Amino acid sequence: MEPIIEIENFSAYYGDKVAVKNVTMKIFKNQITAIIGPSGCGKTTLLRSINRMNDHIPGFRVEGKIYFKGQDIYDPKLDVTEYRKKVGMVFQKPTPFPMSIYDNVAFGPRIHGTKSKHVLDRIVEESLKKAALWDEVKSELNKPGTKLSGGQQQRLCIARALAVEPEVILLDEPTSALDPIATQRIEKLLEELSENYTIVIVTHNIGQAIRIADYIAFMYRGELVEYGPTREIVERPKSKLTEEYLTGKIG
Ligand SMILES: Nc1ncnc2c1ncn2[C@@H]1O[C@H](COP(=O)(O)OP(=O)(O)OP(=O)(O)O)[C@@H](O)[C@H]1O
Repeated sequence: MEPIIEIENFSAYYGDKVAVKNVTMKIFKNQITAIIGPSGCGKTTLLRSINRMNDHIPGFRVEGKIYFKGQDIYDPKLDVTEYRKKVGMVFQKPTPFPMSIYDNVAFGPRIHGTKSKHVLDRIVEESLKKAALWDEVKSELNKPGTKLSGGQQQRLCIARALAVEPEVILLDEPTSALDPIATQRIEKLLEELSENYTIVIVTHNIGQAIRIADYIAFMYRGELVEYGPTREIVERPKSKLTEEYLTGKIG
């Protein structure tokens, strides 16, 4: 299995407070990796660190390394905007921009210099198709993105992330604000997307991790307690803590 992201002895701090402690793990290409664990255990901090998303928080600092395809992503010379084209992010709350469906999806490609209407039309259509939203919105691309249902908005955010042709998509609790049917659609979509993309998802929902993830990383109090193929983690957890978390004894 080919790693696309390698996290090595990585720690993250907010001031004096350590949020992620000495995590080492490889994220494999075209797999779905779920990061699970109780509230406050550092899942979001780890995920956002993979996208340099916490850089602007005063007092935030990191130790150790994260490599994307061998490149140190905390190298001061890294072009963060270019990097985020390759490693996109979808957030917990659907966050369409206050503009049309079309413009939401065309936003990234335009920023990166695509001007041709013809090319943008194609990118918008393809991205919405990949995000399983095209059929629902193709006749109303000028409608504001914010007028869609919650689940549609989240698929729009996924389409927006896909429009810049990323290799990795990071998702932070993408279904926690959605109803069960919308959740199911997103889960199915993520499984389809993992054929062509690497997916890393933070989720509170153990069932969701078991349903869709190829690999599960269980974090507890900032540490990576256990990491491996989903079946192994579920059927033969090595750590008592993992077992207790999966069976609802700690949460
Ligand atoms: N901006 C911040 N400033 C200071 N401390 C923070 C900040 N964000 C998170 N923390 C702290 O870092 C620790 C890890 O938080 P993080 O959000 O990464 O955990 P989590 O596992 O994603 O939690 P949840 O599941 O509740 O979202 C927590 O103790 C939290 O209070």
